[in-house]
Amino acid sequence: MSTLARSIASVSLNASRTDPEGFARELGESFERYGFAIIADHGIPADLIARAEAKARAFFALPEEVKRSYHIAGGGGARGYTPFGIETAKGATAHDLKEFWHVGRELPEGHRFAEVMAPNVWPKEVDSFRDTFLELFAAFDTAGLRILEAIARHLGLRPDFFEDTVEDGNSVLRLLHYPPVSGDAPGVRAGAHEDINTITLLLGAEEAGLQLLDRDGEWLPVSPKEGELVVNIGDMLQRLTNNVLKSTSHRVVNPPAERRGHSRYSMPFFLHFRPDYLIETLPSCISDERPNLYPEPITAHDFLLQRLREIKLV
Ligand SMILES: O=C(O)CCC(=O)C(=O)O
Ligand SMILES: [Fe+2]
Repeated sequence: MSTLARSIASVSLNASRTDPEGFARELGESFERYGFAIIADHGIPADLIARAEAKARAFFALPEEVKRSYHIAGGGGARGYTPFGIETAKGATAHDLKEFWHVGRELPEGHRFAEVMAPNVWPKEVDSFRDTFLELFAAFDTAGLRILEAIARHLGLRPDFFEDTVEDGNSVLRLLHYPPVSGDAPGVRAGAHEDINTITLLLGAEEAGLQLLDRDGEWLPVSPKEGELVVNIGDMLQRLTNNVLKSTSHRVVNPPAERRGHSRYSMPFFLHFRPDYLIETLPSCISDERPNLYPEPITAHDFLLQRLREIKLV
């Protein structure tokens, strides 16, 4: 089959209201086949996305020394700004060609997770940055819960199974900027990796470059249409489901010559379990043919720390 014929069909999140079982089946099939799905009407308003993109562009256009003043040394990139040249895919030698900003969940003072979920920082140079990204964070949270509900149905669990597992979870909204790429740049925009978290919701991947590693070993382009949401399974959900849902390797390759002069901006929302959630293989995902690959349960927070060390963020 040609690469083009094998592109991922997009599914409609509105259908999850009228036909929850049918939607769960379609979404589940896409996740089992690719580890990825593309969602058309995800409920995140187009004008909010446009505002957020404009704020991200404005921030990355600031002078280098201003951006660097929001880099929290030793903070593992969890909040604020991470400069170009730091994050390196697991096992890769060349660093990624990107800079990014992280927004975390706002917690009330004295919250039981405050020790492991750092407070946000906000750039004072960009107007309404905080309001815009807290609004987008909330919209991602809502869409994420609806997607998790469908995943629960697909797995034969109670539709609300994931609600408690992600409540006050350590989710992170990442604003990414991949600057223009020179012809002789070593490395790629983002080296092959798997996401650490539960599921990832990605906006702004219309500028070409995102690819997933298909099960036949071929790299397949992930090409959402304008405004569509890309969703993929992360390692934590892969572990919980004993690899029934696969966390698929993906990367962002450098653009063809005619697009090299352009930046690429994208906004992944890494939806996480709450830090004290114990990831323990679902009994329904264990059978004689599929023995438990992860007999040791681990909390979401310990799992995150293990993985951040591997990508040189802590
Ligand atoms: O920029 C993209 O399209 C994907 C980014 C990504 O995979 C990541 O940051 O984990
Ligand atoms: Fe990723």
